[in-house]
Order: sequence, then structure tokens, then C-alpha cells
Amino acid sequence: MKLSTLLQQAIPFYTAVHGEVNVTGISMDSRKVSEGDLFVCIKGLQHDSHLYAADAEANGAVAIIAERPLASTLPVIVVDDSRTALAQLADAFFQSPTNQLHLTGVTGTNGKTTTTYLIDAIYTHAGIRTGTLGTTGLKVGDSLQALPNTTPESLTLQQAFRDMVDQQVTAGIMEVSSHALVTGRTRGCQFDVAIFTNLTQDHLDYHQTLTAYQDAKRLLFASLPAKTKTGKPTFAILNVDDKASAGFRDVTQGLVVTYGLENEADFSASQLVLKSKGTTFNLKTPDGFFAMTLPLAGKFNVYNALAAAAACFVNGIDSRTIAEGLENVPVIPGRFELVNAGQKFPVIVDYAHTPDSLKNVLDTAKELTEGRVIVVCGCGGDRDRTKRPIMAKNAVDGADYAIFTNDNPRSESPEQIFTDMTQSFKGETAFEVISDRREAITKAIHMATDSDLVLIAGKGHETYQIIGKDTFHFDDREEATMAIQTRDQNEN
Ligand SMILES: CC(=O)N[C@H]1[C@@H](OP(=O)(O)OP(=O)(O)OC[C@H]2O[C@@H](n3ccc(=O)[nH]c3=O)[C@H](O)[C@@H]2O)O[C@H](CO)[C@@H](O)[C@@H]1O[C@H](C)C(=O)N[C@@H](C)C(=O)N[C@H](CCC(=O)O)C(=O)O
Ligand SMILES: Nc1ncnc2c1ncn2[C@@H]1O[C@H](COP(=O)(O)OP(=O)(O)OP(=O)(O)O)[C@@H](O)[C@H]1O
Ligand SMILES: N[C@H](CCC[C@H](N)C(=O)O)C(=O)O
Ligand SMILES: [Mg+2]
Repeated sequence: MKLSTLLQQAIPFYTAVHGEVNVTGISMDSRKVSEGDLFVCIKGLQHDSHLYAADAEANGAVAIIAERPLASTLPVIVVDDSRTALAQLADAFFQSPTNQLHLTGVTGTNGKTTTTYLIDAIYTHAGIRTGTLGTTGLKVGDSLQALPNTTPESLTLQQAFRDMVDQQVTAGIMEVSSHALVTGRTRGCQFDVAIFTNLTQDHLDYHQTLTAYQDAKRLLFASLPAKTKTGKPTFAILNVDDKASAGFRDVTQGLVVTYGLENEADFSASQLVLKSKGTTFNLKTPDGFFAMTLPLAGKFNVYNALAAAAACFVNGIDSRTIAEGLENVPVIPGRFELVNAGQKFPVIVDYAHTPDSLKNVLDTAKELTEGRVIVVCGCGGDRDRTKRPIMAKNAVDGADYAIFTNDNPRSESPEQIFTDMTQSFKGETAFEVISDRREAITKAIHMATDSDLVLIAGKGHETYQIIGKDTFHFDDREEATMAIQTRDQNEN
């Protein structure tokens, strides 16, 4: 593609001619530039890649987008905000794939991955081909491919949507993280439906304040146009039981559809009966009531189901198909996932890594057992330090016994993380620290009696542990299975 054609399509009002070249790809990482790439310089928090323009040129870049003039033999196009330009260039380069899909974006602190899986289950049940993108990767049909982030950079995103369209996907479903919104990763995406799950504390290392975090989430709703390019209305699906929704309602041009359990809403549920293998309830939609069983434990998952139901309903799926789709959702990796290795007590692996999700999941665990709840959890390094004492407090308050352990300490000292977690404790005794996660899981499973429940929280589907700069294979589900087996051997 000619550089001038790409620029004219991507950057409105672009007129200047800086020398014509043929662009065969786009790159934002000097280390990954291929011959023929347009290199986009980004001033990030760690690196200013304007300084790597020469490396990019040496690796084969044919032109450069930058936020300031650079001395280079290549054409240099100066823009105000190169991340925005990158999103627009990626959209144009991949021929605006999100205009050829029905696209649903899910934002919120907790429940994004779960809600995307629920929407996927409904669409799949309705015979619609889907592509799902988020924390667990990029899923099209049965193929699952890992992604670098929950919401990747615009280049990866637009490439993924292009692949979806080429594979006859008609419904794209994606998680939209607050980091992605602030850094404009989703700017080229044409959303038909935007969903808000909830807002509680997380990521304050990045956003600094809850207000700034909420402002980041608001961007998704503020950027929703009244109509899509095909002239159809867009929808903002809001949780009426979360007070942040009011601010999103104020800024959106999309039609607002509500869901919730405590306040009047378009989509709600009544007569909830919570069990370990799922929840039965009456789903209320604008079509009436539908008795159903959601095969996911926890009241919080009923919220996720309502959000998913609303998102599919506004896209024309009938309520009976929605209820059946929800009933058929497959196991969501690492989300309240039961590990069964012949033991008599429940062992659950869950991705709770925020104060609110840990509290919710422990409340659910408590409701499901008559014995003790034993929790194994930690807090990620190089992430929000201020959530650590709250998570630790929620763990000791919600469980009968807590074992604090490593959860991706990354560049931080595990001891410092445990100190952050426990320093405000006032004589709490029902906890211990075992930094090695394998030992911690083993201890929890070996100390459990047949009436107890073991919850291993924080890593869910993750198959790694990051300590320092090293990433090791580590899977809570495998570790729990091994611990159950050694427990059996000890007993025999
Ligand atoms: C806070 C955050 O989101 N940071 C992301 C962001 O970093 P940044 O803007 O500071 O960029 P930077 O690392 O300084 O690099 C600037 C530019 O230099 C380039 N570079 C860098 C080195 C080099 O040799 N050559 C080169 O060209 C980089 O490719 C980049 O284009 O852009 C980088 C490039 O894409 C990401 O790697 C980085 O993700 C970091 C590693 C990260 O951990 N992000 C997490 C927190 C994240 O994004 N999480 C969200 C939330 C998940 C949730 O909902 O819980 C997610 O969507 O996953
Ligand atoms: N609606 C909800 N409200 C509160 N907690 C929830 C909700 N849904 C799920 N959870 C809890 O949060 C954990 C993470 O859920 P999920 O992966 O769906 O969220 P997410 O928003 O995608 O998280 P991430 O930000 O890491 O991508 C679950 O394992 C569960 O413990
Ligand atoms: N998307 C979240 C995941 C956290 C998962 C937890 N295991 C950790 O590493 O802190 C983050 O990057 O903050
Ligand atoms: Mg997620």
C-alpha cells in the first residue's frame, strides 16, 4: 500500500507529501520491525521509541510516524498523538474490519472475561460465528491463541479483527481494559454495544485515583456514537446497581439498556438459588420470565449473565435462545473452576485478584460449605500496592484460614508484598505466609478435612509464575491435582 494512500485513509485532513514509499506493514516496536514497515514512535512510561527510530530504519522501516521532527533519511510524518495515529493507521491498513462485524466491548473491574464467554455461549447457541478477545486470549471457533494483554495494542487488535472477518466471524466480543482506553488501543474499533460490569478498586498504580480510573472506563461510553456506520443504533448496557453507571449514562449517545438485581432494570433475575455447580433463577427480559440454571456459582455471575443477556437481546436474539445459551456455557478457564482428583471436598481455582472479587468469591465459597473455607492467595508485584491490605483483610475476614503466597511478584520482593498485605493486621491469627505457591497449595489441601473447601485465588487460567525477570510454568489446577494425589498417598 502506498504511504500517501494509507495516510489519507487513516489521518483525516492529512495533505502533506513527504516522499512516496510502499508500506507492507506497521510496527510500534523497533525490535520487531520488518522490511517495508511504517514505524510508529511512541513515548511510553518506560521507553521513548523516538530514540529507536534509527534501529527501526536499520531493521528495514521505510517511513516513520513521530510526535516531533526527527533527523532521518526516511519520510517522517509528525502527528500530535502517535498512539491515536497508530490506531487509525491500523484500522485503515486492515481495511476497517470492525465495520464488517457486530462488535461488543465489555469494560469494568471484574467480570469482563466471564461476560465475554457468556455472550459467546449465547451467540454460538444461536448459530452465530464468534470471535472473542480478552484475558484468556483470542478465541475463534475452537482455536485459542494467547495475547500479550487483556486488550492488546491497536495493531494486534485490528489484525485479529481482520482474521475474524476473513474466517467468516460475524460477532466480535472483546474485553476493554482501562489501560487500553487511556492509551487509545481501541480507538479504531467501531462498537455496536458497550457493556459496563462494575467499578471497584484496582489498578491504582496506573490511574492513581478511583476517579481517574472511572474516567478511563467512561471513555468507552463517551466514544460510542449514536449510530454505527451501517446506520443502526448503538447500545450502552449498564449495571443499575453500580453507582458509576449514572456517569456513563450521562456521556453516552448509545441507547441505554439496564440490568441489575437490586434496582428496577430492563434485565433482572428473581428467586435465585445458589449451589456449587450453578444458580437457578427466573431471568426477566422485555419478553417475560424464563426459568433457567446458570452453570456458574455465585451471585456475581448472575450479574454477568444479565449483562450478556441484554447485549444479545439488543442484537436480536430471542430470550429463549439467550436462556438456553447461558445454560450451555462451557467451563470458563480458571473462573470458579472445580478441580476434581477424587477428593471428597471442593477445591476451587479462581481468578479473584481484586478486593471486591476476593470478597465475592469467598462469600460464595462460605455459602457452599458447612466446614471451613481455606484460602490461598497473594497480590501481584508491580501492580496496585494499595489493594494489598484490603485483599489480605478480605481474605482473613471471608475465610476461616488464609495462606498468603506468591502471585507473580515480578520485580518486587515477595517479603515486601507480604508486609504490605499484613502490616495493618491487628492480632489476626488465622493466617500464615508460605511464599512458595506450590507449598502453600499443598499445605491448604493437606490440612483440609472432607467437610472443608479450598479456594486457590488470583491466578485462575494463568499457566505461569513470574518471579523477578523469570517466568516459570505454573498452573494452580495442576498443582492442586498433585497436592490431592500426595494427600491420598499420605493417608494410605
Ligand atoms: C501500563 C501499560 O499498560 N503499559 C503498556 C504500555 O507501556 P508504555 O506505554 O509505557 O510503553 P513503553 O513500554 O514505555 O514502550 C513505548 C514504546 O517503545 C517501544 N519500544 C520499546 C523498547 C525497544 O527497544 N523498542 C521499542 O520500539 C514499545 O514497543 C512501545 O511502542 O505499552 C507497552 C507496549 O504495548 C506494553 O508492553 C505495556 O504493558 C505493560 C507491560 C503491562 O503490564 N500492561 C498491563 C498493566 C496492562 O495493559 N493491563 C491491562 C489491564 C488488564 C485488566 O483489566 O486487569 C490489559 O489490557 O492487559
Ligand atoms: N460481576 C462480578 N463482580 C464481582 N466479581 C466478579 C464478577 N465476575 C467475576 N468476578 C470475580 O472476578 C474474577 C475475575 O473475573 P473475570 O476474569 O471475569 O474478570 P475480568 O474483569 O475479566 O478480570 P481482568 O481485569 O483480570 O481481565 C472471577 O474469578 C471472580 O472471582
Ligand atoms: N490483568 C491483571 C491480572 C492480575 C492477575 C494476577 N495474577 C497478577 O499477576 O497480579 C493485571 O495485570 O493487573
Ligand atoms: Mg479479563
